[in-house]
Amino acid sequence: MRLPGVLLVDDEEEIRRSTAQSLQLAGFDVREFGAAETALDYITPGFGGVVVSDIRMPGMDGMTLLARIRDIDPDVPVILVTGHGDVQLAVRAMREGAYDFLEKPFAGQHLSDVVARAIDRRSLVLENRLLRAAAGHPDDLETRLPGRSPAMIDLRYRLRAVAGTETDILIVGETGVGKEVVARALHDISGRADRPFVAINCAALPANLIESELFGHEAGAFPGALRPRYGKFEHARGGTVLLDEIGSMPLDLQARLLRVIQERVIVRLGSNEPIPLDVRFIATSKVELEDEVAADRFRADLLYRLNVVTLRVPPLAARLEDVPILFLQLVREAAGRYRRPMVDVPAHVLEGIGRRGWPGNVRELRNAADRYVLGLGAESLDNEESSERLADRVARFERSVISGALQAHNGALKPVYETLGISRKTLYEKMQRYALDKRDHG
Ligand SMILES: Nc1ncnc2c1ncn2[C@@H]1O[C@H](COP(=O)(O)OP(=O)(O)OP(=O)(O)O)[C@@H](O)[C@H]1O
Repeated sequence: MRLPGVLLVDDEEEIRRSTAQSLQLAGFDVREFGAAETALDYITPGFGGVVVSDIRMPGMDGMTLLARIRDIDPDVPVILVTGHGDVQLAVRAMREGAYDFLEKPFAGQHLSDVVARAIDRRSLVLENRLLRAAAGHPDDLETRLPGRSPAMIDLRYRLRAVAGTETDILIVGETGVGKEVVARALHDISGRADRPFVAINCAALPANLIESELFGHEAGAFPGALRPRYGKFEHARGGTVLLDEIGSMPLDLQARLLRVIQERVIVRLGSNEPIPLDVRFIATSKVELEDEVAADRFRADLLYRLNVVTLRVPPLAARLEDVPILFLQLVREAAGRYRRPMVDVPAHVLEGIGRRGWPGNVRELRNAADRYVLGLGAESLDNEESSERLADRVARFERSVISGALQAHNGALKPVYETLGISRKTLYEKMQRYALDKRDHG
């Protein structure tokens, strides 16, 4: 097996030959140079190998070579070889950024070990660079929200259109579709990008602390309030507040929030003084808030303030064509996170993945990507049979039944939910989940 390149620089031909041989025996692809100047021609910013060079040479010496290489790409590993007992020089070399140094005479095995480590390190650096490049510019929506399905193209278009405006926004979608990711992307491409993004999980707010958490308090507002404290709203000034799971917010708090949204002022606990609040609100919900209003769990007036612009993030089941590209991106991210090399995902695995239903949406897909990168359960993705799990088959069957019924009734909903024995709401949910549109069946 040929491993990636080692550029070996030494003016003494005999030593160079024998060093090259021992590296070649260890499987490395070695290129020899009698002078540092010529080796330098091979160094480019993305150079994939490592350099082993003697320090003391006529013409350009090893230390100068090191400095020149670092000018081109500071992360190329350079291993310098010093004479016996040349400790001072070795120390200087390390201080100036050499990857390692070897003292003559050295064992071939020792050199191979150092070179192997240096090459691993170089691959990691280059992979991370690729990952960073792939993560793209923060305003590169297509990298952050990948997908070529019409639904995703439309979502990105709408995001760009509303980002520059000041309207509050409601983001609706099933659990795990990436509502928070969309909210952050929206903040990052908005004029508020360099101001804070403060996420508040409305489902997890501790009832007794809610008010001071959100609105802050003055000193002495309640026992234990020794100093005045900013609430989350004030922390977000100039930026964006994400109200995650707004449907779970208690009704009394909804009333206070409505006032904040309408009047753009907050009043800290223990104070009467309104403080102007410049934030944009983005709320998310996995339930249809209209249904919550109908069930008296959500204030209609708050809904009308929030849903001026509603963005819907489609479930994965409605955009299965996006699954392979998303999976590849998640695998890349996972490889970066776990500091693993990027693994290849064979086409048949991608196809299998694209046939599943993914009821847990991107969150479930992300877990699958993590497991894939870690080598856990990759075989379950590999296996044709299990890639058509029962849940997925049921989902496909369900979709075809509903689609057939819509067809039979020319897109009229009432006869469909009545004959199928489900509620209107359930039918709506399933149509959204399976991307069925009654207009396509009329
Ligand atoms: N486009 C994407 N690219 C990469 N990761 C994503 C993407 N969309 C979602 N994710 C990941 O999927 C997981 C779920 O995303 P997120 O928390 O935004 O979903 P959500 O819709 O807000 O879910 P919930 O309603 O359950 O809170 C997160 O780990 C997130 O990082």
